[in-house]
Amino acid sequence: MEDEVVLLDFWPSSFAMRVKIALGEKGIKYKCKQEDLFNKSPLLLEMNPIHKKIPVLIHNGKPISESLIILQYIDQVWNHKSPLLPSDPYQRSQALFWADYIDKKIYGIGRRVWMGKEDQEEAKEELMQCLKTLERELGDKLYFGGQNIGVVDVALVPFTTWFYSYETCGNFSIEAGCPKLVAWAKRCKENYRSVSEALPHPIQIYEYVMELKKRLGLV
Ligand SMILES: N[C@@H](CCC(=O)N[C@@H](CSO)C(=O)NCC(=O)O)C(=O)O
Repeated sequence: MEDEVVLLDFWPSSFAMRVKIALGEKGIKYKCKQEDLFNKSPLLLEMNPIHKKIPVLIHNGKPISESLIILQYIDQVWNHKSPLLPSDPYQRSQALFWADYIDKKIYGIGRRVWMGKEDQEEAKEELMQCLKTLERELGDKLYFGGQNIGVVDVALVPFTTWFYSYETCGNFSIEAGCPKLVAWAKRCKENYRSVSEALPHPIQIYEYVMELKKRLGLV
């Protein structure tokens, strides 16, 4: 019996984009169901009753939540190609450290940048510090995973579709401070169809952000 794979999605979500990249790398066919986060479906509430968040991967009726956990699940279940995590335990621990660092930092700080409240300047500073730390970790490697993309690349590259929104809302340039990181993002998109197909255009994200700011009464 063929696997039934469903992704509960919200197209601007960097967390959901991670799962799309992983499924693309593994060549897995799946159905995408868009969620309205202001009016969550009974399926989402049933499949992720604890966090009630997307993404949720539903594999043959069984739900997996939390994007980094979903990535590890995908890597283990479809282990025939394109490994995302190193098999060496220490290398794996280091990759998961950086994926966790990205989770702890980028989304929350980036939100403070595009919302443009009184802490925006501080948030811009923090964002640049985090991106510079990641740029140092990348060093002279092609990808965080070395010669090919790995879990850290998959965890971070979706957020680069939000860079234009951060820069425009915050009136600053990420490329000026992190040229190597911007070049890495371009490399990921140019060399991996799984990445270019999973990431919306930055202008689409910006239009969504402006709609959301209106809805939140921020403009
Ligand atoms: N740690 C989780 C975060 C998912 C998340 O925040 N999902 C958001 C959409 S993306 O901004 C979400 O579902 N929000 C709905 C809500 O907060 O009610 C993961 O990695 O999967």
